[in-house]
Amino acid sequence: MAVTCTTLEQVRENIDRLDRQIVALLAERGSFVSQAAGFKKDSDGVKAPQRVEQVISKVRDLAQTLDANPDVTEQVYRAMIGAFIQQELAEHAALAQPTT
Ligand SMILES: C=C(O[C@@H]1C=C(C(=O)O)C=C[C@H]1O)C(=O)O
Repeated sequence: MAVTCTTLEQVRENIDRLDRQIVALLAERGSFVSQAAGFKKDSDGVKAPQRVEQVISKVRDLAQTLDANPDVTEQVYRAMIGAFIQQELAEHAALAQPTT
């Protein structure tokens, strides 16, 4: 249950506090996405659309359980995963290059 604020400043302090946690989690999530690139054969494997839909379905269910907005959660996740796919495609392409 979220803290109830009495000023806009308090609201923004709470948002700033959560943003620090979210960015730390993005860094950790991104490091696992980078590791995934090493297990993939080609760019279709990197994109893994079935896995994307599995993640979306899971986070929509989680949103219901945790009292978050499922549509907002899905939109945020689709944008985030899209960006991580771009990161992973670049890393996968770099792995395929000769190292000399
Ligand atoms: C990390 C993976 O690669 C990509 C990124 C995903 C994600 O950020 O959740 C999911 C599927 C893939 O599009 C994976 O295949 O698990």
